[in-house]
Amino acid sequence: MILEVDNLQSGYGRIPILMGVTMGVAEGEFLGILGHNGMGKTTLMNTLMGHLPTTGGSIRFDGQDIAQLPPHKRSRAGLGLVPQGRQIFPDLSVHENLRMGMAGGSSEDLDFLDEILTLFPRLQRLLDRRGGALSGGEQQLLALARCLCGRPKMMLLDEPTEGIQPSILEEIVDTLKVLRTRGLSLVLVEQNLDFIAALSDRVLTIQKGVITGQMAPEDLKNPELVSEFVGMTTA
Ligand SMILES: Nc1ncnc2c1ncn2[C@@H]1O[C@H](COP(=O)(O)OP(=O)(O)OP(=O)(O)O)[C@@H](O)[C@H]1O
Repeated sequence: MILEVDNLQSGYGRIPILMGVTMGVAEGEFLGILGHNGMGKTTLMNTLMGHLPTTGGSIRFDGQDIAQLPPHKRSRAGLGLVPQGRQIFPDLSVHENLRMGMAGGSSEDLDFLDEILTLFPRLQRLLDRRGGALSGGEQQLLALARCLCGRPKMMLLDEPTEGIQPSILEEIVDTLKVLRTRGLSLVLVEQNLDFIAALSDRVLTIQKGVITGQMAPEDLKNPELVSEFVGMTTA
């Protein structure tokens, strides 16, 4: 297991949101977590990355206890977050946004950036464009590429489909599938059933800050099963 989360708790001030999340991710696995709005998906991602403090339980990543480490140390350990809403720098160019994701500006780093860009032909054509002038889908591709600049072993991907056209969604699915063949591990939180089914090896469901079940991706076609675990019938 590259990630082992045991009885994880966190929240905002005194408001508890994660009520004891337990889950594991194998090296190279793509794990999907399906849940409705407000069920704790973003809270889980931000707690795993260290943007929210862990108030109980443990997080082991790549053999190390990271639950009390600050975000930059988790990032150095190989964890990368692509946040909900993308958080692109709107006034910086695509190229500058990508440089912000790199540890430094050495020639080795720039070669690595070129290597990453081979996976994102659409971004190659937009390198000089302002981040804020990109479409939602293009911004999502940029956020993925920027995360990869930090050389993560595992990517945490928070609701990438939000506000994105279907044509770019397919491109994102294809890009992530290539990354899987290169050994990346992924935790994807989503409410889009098709997207999560297309990418996940295994799907957990989350309701009110607890994991309520586990489903195979093909089970997501069964509305009754989805409704039972997630409390919703449509994406
Ligand atoms: N900064 C905050 N302060 C207080 N409560 C918050 C804060 N952010 C989120 N919450 C609450 O925490 C709960 C979980 O929110 P979270 O954003 O993790 O859900 P989510 O599953 O990611 O849903 P969404 O898709 O709407 O982001 C919700 O009840 C939400 O209102």
